[in-house]
Amino acid sequence: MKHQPQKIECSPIQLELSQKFHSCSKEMRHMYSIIEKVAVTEFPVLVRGESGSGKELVAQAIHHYSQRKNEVFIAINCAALNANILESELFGHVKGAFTGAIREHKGVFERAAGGTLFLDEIAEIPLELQAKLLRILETGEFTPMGGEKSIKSDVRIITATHRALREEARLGHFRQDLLYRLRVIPIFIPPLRERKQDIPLIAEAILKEQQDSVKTSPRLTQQAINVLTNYDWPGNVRELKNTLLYALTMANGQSHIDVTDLPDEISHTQYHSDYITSLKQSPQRGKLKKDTVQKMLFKYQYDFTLTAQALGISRTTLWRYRKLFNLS
Ligand SMILES: Nc1ncnc2c1ncn2[C@@H]1O[C@H](COP(=O)(O)OP(=O)(O)OP(=O)(O)O)[C@@H](O)[C@H]1O
Repeated sequence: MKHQPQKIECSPIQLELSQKFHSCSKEMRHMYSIIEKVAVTEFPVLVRGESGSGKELVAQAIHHYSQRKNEVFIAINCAALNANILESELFGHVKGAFTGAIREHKGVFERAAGGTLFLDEIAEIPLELQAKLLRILETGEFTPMGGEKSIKSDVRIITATHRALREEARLGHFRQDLLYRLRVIPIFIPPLRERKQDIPLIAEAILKEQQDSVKTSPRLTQQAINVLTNYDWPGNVRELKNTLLYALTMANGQSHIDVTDLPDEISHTQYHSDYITSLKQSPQRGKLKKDTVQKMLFKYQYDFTLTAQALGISRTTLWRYRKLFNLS
């Protein structure tokens, strides 16, 4: 089934953003208008959204539409590095700053000069580094580890977190003064489960992206789309992407991706159980196709009890299907 984006009134930049994020939903359109307005300013932006919801894509989009677009964009995940390494990565160090600092190292605040610095998972930054970050925001200067001279910083800072930073500040985990400096322009990305209408378009776009590497471009069946739309996606678009890569592999060059190609935890959703119930209630409507029975047998490694359960039929009926389709 082809999903056409709805026609909406928006600026050329917002239209481009809707193509980048594969969404024209109301929630996302609001976000595009903020991105467009904030891109031309130098104000610090704080992006909030669950893991995998597209925070880095938002930061890249802001950079892309800013006057810094021809300069560097550097992304750092503050949760991935321990305090010492993070400090050196952010602010750099001079030779001999600590044991093992055998040569000078430039931090991202220096390397990103003229461009944009995206600090992901900012809530995870230790309190002592928060003080250094605050200094940059207040004075536009920083000092590398072990150094004496201040360096002028010319970076645009975009930060992101999946946490409620106000709550972190209330609990004393995050400096209140830094919070206000960073969230001059807050941007919220709604989780995928709150914009389920976006799922078919995003899924189609992800499959298209893979076209070259898998040399086929299978379409999702309506049933597979219904299952994807019914699932809540705690890992957001990243989880959807991984699910589709799994499904592409399972579909193994076929022209369609069906429910049976999806991972169990996704396919065993309410929709699937509704589908099974409808099969049970109306057996003639629920005539199974050879392909479906074959895939389920393969999926459950020829465990007939599990396969029959998953298909919502008895073991005897499964046996009849195997005979009918010649599936040994
Ligand atoms: N609207 C979208 N359309 C297509 N792909 C998307 C969309 N949003 C996110 N993605 C893809 O999903 C993956 C996760 O996105 P991204 O890294 O921007 O999320 P994040 O919120 O920064 O995640 P984390 O907080 O875990 O770092 C990336 O591969 C990205 O390209």
